[in-house]
Order: sequence, then C-alpha cells, then structure tokens
Amino acid sequence: MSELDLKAQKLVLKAQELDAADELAALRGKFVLDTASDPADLEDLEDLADLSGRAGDGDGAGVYLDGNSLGALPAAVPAHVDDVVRRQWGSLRIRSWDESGWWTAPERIGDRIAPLVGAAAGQIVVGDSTSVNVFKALVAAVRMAGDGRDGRDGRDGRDGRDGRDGRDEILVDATTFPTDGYIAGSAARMTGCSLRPVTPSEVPGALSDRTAAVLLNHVDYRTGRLHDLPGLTAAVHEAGAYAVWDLCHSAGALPVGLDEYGVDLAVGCTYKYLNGGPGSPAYLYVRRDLQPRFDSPLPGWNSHAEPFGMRPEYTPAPGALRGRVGTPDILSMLALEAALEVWDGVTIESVRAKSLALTDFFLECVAAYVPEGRVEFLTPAAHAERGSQVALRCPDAGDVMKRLIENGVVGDFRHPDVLRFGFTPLYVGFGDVERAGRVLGDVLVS
Ligand SMILES: Cc1ncc(COP(=O)(O)O)c(C=O)c1O
Ligand SMILES: Nc1c(O)cccc1C(=O)C[C@H](N)C(=O)O
Repeated sequence: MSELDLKAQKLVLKAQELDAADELAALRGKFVLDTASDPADLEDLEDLADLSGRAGDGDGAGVYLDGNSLGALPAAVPAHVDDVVRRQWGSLRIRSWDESGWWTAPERIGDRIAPLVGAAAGQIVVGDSTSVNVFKALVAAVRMAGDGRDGRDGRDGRDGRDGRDGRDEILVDATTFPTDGYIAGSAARMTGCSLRPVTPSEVPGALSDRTAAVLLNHVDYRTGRLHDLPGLTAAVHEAGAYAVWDLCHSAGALPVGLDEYGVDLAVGCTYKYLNGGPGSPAYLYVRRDLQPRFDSPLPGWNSHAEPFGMRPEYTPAPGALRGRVGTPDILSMLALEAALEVWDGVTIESVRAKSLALTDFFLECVAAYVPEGRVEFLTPAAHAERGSQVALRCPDAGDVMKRLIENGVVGDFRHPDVLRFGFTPLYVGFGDVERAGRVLGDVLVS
C-alpha cells in the first residue's frame, strides 16, 4: 500500500467516526442534494423530499461545497411554494395579504432570522437585495451621525457641510465584496461625504471625529477571514460613529451577537447559509433604540405608519418596519420562510462547532493529499479568524475548479486565482470533506 493510500485509509476512517458522532448529521435528510437526478425530470414534487433521504449515500451524489454562494434546496420548500402559488394566490387571491399573512411576512420572517444573528425580535425586516439594504443602512447611518451618537444635534458644535456635526467621511472595507463598495461610493456622493477604503485591521487607526459611518464585512467573501465584530464595533462607537455590518458570509454559519455587541445596523442575504433560494430577499437589522432615528433614504409606502391611508405626506412606521420599501416579493419570501424551518431546534452554536470541525478536517485532508507548496492557504488557521469557508490560492485555480466540478466536487472560483470551498454544517458531512480533499489532491497532482 502506498503512503498516500495509507493516509487515505486513515482519513476515511476518521471521517466515518466524525460522521457517526455528528449530532447534526440527520439534518442532511432535510435537503435535496442528489445531483445524479435532475429534479426537473421528477413528476411529483414530493419525490424531491424522498430523494433527500438518499442524499447521504455518498455514491452518485456529488459533494456540494458552494453553500457560501447558493445554499442547497430544503426539501420542504417545493410543496410550500406550490401551496403559496396554487392555494394562496390561485384561490384566495387578494385575501391572502391578510389571511395568508403576506402583508406581515417581512417582519415575521425577520423575527425568525433574528435568533440566528443574536437579535431580539422586532429589529429585522426581510426584503429587497443586500445591495439595496446596504444603501438604506449606510445613508441612514450617515444621517444619524448628523445628530451625534446620542441623538442630540451638534455633539461637539462643529457643523459639517449639511449640518452633520463635521462628520463627513465613510470608511468602507477595502477588501469588500464589490457591491458594498459601489453602493458606499454612491451613498457618499449623495450625502456629501468622502469615501475612504481601508482594510478592517486599519479601521481603528483610520477612525476620527470626521467618521460618520463604517461599512464592514463580518466574513471576507474571498479569503473566509472572520473579522472582529465586537472589537471593531466598539472602536467605531468610541469614535462616535456608526457601524454597519454585512453578514452575508456569517449569518447561519456562526454566532453574530448583534444585540450583545451593540451593532447599529446590519444587512445580509438569505441565499447562502440560510438556504432561501436564488435571489431570496435580504434583511436589514436596525437596533431597537436607533429605530426612532432611522431615516430611510427609500421611504416607500410599505414603511408608512398608515400604508393604506394614501396620504401625500410621509410618516414613518414605528420600529424596524421603517426598513421596508415597496410590495414584498411574496413568492421568494415565503420560499425563504419554508427554508428556515430546518432551523427548528438547531442552535447556531452547534452549527459553529461543526463548521470549525469541518474546516479543520478539510485543512487536514488538504495537507495530506495536496503536495506541499501547490496551494497557498488564504483562510486563517486560528478559529477566531475563520468563517465557514476555506480559500486556497493557486495560479491555475480556474482550470482546477473546472476539473473538480467535472469530478463531482462543487466549490467555486474567484478571480484571479482563488478556489473557495464553503461548508454548510446543516448538510455537509465529514465523508464529503475527505472526498473533496482527495479529489482536489488528484486534480492538483495530475
Ligand atoms: C458580502 C456580500 N455582500 C453582498 C452580496 C450581494 O448582494 P446582493 O444580494 O445584492 O446581490 C454578496 C454576494 O452576492 C456578498 O458576498
Ligand atoms: N448572488 C449571487 C448570484 O446572484 C449569482 C452568483 C453568485 C452569487 C453570490 O452570491 C456570490 C457570492 N456573494 C460571493 O461570495 O462571491
């Protein structure tokens, strides 16, 4: 037996032990993961749920490590969407705004997401895209900075260009997923602020009494690095500014602690670790005590205190409802609501523990199967700095990912040279991890 085969034997055994001890293993059965069948060919949607029972067999099913881009389909979603379309829309029609709870879905589903990101109820609304919510949050944060952190105008008596107490700078994560940077640039132009891109570690040194708001990512989309949300939020507050966090790559994968750490505003998508489906609506968190001062730059009729009063003047609704804009995207929103049922009885702490075990094991498999020096590890080894993905750099990453996918291991490639592997603890097992590491080794050696 070769040295590599011996290593493989040990890692396969270890994977089996880890899978056997995995308290979340049964959740995999709640997802549709069998790539051997095309769901479109299935005559009965319920077959999807049956299929999911076979997803853990290993043979035939690929290894899906792209839940950090698009989460897998929870098996309960198709039947629920079918009911929303046929009964709620088809039969009840307009009555469904009340009788099927359509009108209140944004705040109801926000409350379902809240415990996953460490927020008490009444602070999150679901709707629009992450990009749009970044815009709302950032402009609202700059406007709040106008009256000082304590809400009293003229904190130090220095009036800025538009009465903003001299606070005329937005700091943005220089390594951010591009959309946040683009939106921040536009928000800065609109509010008369200047925009200063800095890396998260540079933020404390860049803060000043000019800083109005800081837009940061909890986990870096490219490297998978987890940033210090408690420390950075505290530093931003110390400087008298507002912290806006993008949780796209952390929500559903690790504890966020929005209330505990006093985050001001936060946004995130629901199609990654929350498995809401392609283009599922994003969410906006507005900390409870800031809600009376949340002045949305998109004050649509859905956020009016009396939406059906049809008044020409805008009066904002109380609470997180202020974050709503127009008619919610009900089909996507209710698909998301069904997807969130997989979280019933699941704690985010248990998900984090498994996520770290999965990424630790993947790093161990890569070290065993991939020749030294062939890839560079971009994701920090320290647990405190690691999200739920592992990013590896190699010059031929585009070709490597193509061949991985041909061989049944789906991760993704980020320009110019990064391989990303996302680990969704709800449905990824340790056997998947070993297989992905072994196939990666084969591809990189051949
Ligand atoms: C950190 C981050 N922010 C924002 C987005 C995109 O937001 P949107 O839902 O508007 O496409 C993504 C991924 O698409 C992301 O990774
Ligand atoms: N939102 C996406 C889409 O509509 C198509 C393809 C990919 C995405 C993504 O979410 C990409 C993801 N945010 C990333 O981290 O790169």
